Order: sequence, then structure tokens, then C-alpha cells
Amino acid sequence: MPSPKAKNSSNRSGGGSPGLSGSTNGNGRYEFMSLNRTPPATLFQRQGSDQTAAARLRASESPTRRRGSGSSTSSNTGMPEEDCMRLNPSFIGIALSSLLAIDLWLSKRLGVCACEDSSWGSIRPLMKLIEISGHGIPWLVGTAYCLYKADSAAGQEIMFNLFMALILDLILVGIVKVVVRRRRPSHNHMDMFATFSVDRYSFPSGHATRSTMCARFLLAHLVLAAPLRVLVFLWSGLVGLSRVLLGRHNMTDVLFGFLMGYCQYNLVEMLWVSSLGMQGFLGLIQGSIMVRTVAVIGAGPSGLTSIKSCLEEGLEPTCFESSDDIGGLWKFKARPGTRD
Ligand SMILES: CC(C)=CCC/C(C)=C/CC/C(C)=C/COP(=O)(O)O
Repeated sequence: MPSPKAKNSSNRSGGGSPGLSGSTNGNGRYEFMSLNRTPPATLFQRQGSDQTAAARLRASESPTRRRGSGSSTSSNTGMPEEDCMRLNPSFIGIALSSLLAIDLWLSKRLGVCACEDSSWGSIRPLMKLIEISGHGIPWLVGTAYCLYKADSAAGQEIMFNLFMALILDLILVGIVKVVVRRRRPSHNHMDMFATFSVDRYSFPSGHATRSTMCARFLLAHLVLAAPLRVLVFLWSGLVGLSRVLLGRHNMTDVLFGFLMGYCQYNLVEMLWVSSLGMQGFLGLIQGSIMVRTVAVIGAGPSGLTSIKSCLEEGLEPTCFESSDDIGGLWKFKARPGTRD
């Protein structure tokens, strides 16, 4: 039977050089174990309560190391090649982790309105007001109301597209949040009103995307005096800044949100729904489908005939944009219940 001394020396040879971690063996002696090597199997068998820690240690090893353990070594260091690679992570990797570390640190420092007791807690109500100004619900309700009240085709078209843009923004932000799943900063107090379940994630900031997209939309489609244009621009930036001051987001969430909102506006322009398409869409919602548009140039007999034939077919005129007495754009839809 081998003496305890002999047993210990055999363990040492299997476990490699004394290293960073240790545990007691069955005899109450302390055994050192290198983190660079897989612990000997006998160690796992003997250490009942330490098995979980050992399993964690094994799991922490990279799959490549486990696969190729001991097979390849770097010629000049004598270390496994995979270890050398880990000591030389890529430049992008270092840059990204440094950026994230700076982001977390700076965002925490800037979260000066995260609660009433914070250093700038007294302006928290003002920040929350700015938060509400960029929330989805006031924007959706306000746009729907303006769409309902708009009395010109151009006004309706703009409000309809803004409404669709807001829905698109909610969908795209929701998708990115679910994919990235970045948690909100720990110093955030989740007291926002009307949030979806995805809003427990912080990347990107939905307020930042919305404020940037809406600001671009308003600047492009409303004729505003210069001071108002500046105000719209400042409001958009302030909404983003308030997200970090309130502790809702890290800086990168907001910066990416600005970028995403900017690109979203380009998408909205690409997908722009014209007045005619909008009528069709609204007609679909109402259950009656726009089927015919007749352009009448001058009050010539051919135009009148087309209109007459539409009426005879049982189509209902819904919209007439006049260019003279009868000339212009006539739009017809099927009377509800008359189409198969
Ligand atoms: C009609 C409808 C679906 C309305 C939903 C509007 C709504 C609840 C939007 C969520 C807005 C919100 C709290 C976004 C989160 O913004 P973060 O800046 O914190 O990402």
C-alpha cells in the first residue's frame, strides 16, 4: 500500500506545477492545482463537496483547449498554443471591452438623476417630463388625432406615414432589444409608465430612436421657422441625454438609438405611402376596397363616360381632387357588401 507521502507525490505529478487554486485531499492535506491543467480525475472522486467547483473549473476551459490539451505547444514559450492566443486577444476584442468598460463607468457617473437622493435628484421630475415627451403613447395618440382631424390630402398623407413610422420604430426596437438582451443599468429605478416586457432590456434606447426619427420627420415635412427647427433638434438630443441622466440607459444604448432612429427615417422615406395607397389601406381597414381611380382631364366626354360607367357598376365615389369643375382625380370604392 503506498504511503500518504507517495500518494501526494503522485498527485503532484498528475496535477502539474503548484498553481493558483487549491483544495484539501482526503487526508486533510492541502493540494495545489494549476488552473492551466485539467485536475486529475481522482481529485473529483475524492472531493464530494468540491465537485461543483471542479466542474466549473473544467467548464471554464475553452473547448479548443480541452480538445487539444497537451497536443500542441508554442515552440519558444513551451506553453500550449491556445494559451498563447488567449494572452494575445485581438485588437478589436480589447477595444470593444475597453469601450464597454468606459461606457458602464461613464453611464453610472452620469446617472445623476437616477433617484431622488442622487446628486441631481431635484431635476428628476423635469427629466421625467422630457421622458414622457419622447414616449410612444403620446406620439401615437397625438398622430392618430392629427390624422383624424387633417382636412387636406397632404396633411393626411403626412400624418398617416408618421403613424406607420412610429409603429415600425416600436417593432424594430423590440426586435433588437430581444436579440441583444442587454440589461438596464443596475442604478435604474424601473418606474416608467406603459412599457412592454421587452423594455426591461436597454439596447437600444427606444426614446432615442423615436426622438431622432420624429425630429428628422418633422424637419423634413413641416415648414418651421428657424428657432423652431433648432428647438426640435435640441429636444431630440435632450431626450437621449435624459435617458442616461435618469439611469435608464448606458451611453452606447442612446448613441446606437440615435443612429438607428436616423436610419429608420431613411427607411420610412423608402416605404413612403402615397395618398392613394393610404386611401386603399384605410379602405381595407374599413372593409371596403378602393377599386378604381379615374383621372379626368378637362370635362371631355370620355372622362364623363368613365365616371358614369363606374357609377353604373355600383362603385361609390369616395374622393374627388378637383383641378376644374369636373376635371381632376375621382376615386371609387366598392359599396360595402357588393363585392364577392
Ligand atoms: C398602441 C401601442 C402598441 C402602444 C405602445 C406604446 C408603448 C407602450 C411604447 C413603449 C415606449 C417605451 C417605454 C419605450 C422604452 O424606451 P427606452 O428608451 O427606455 O428603451
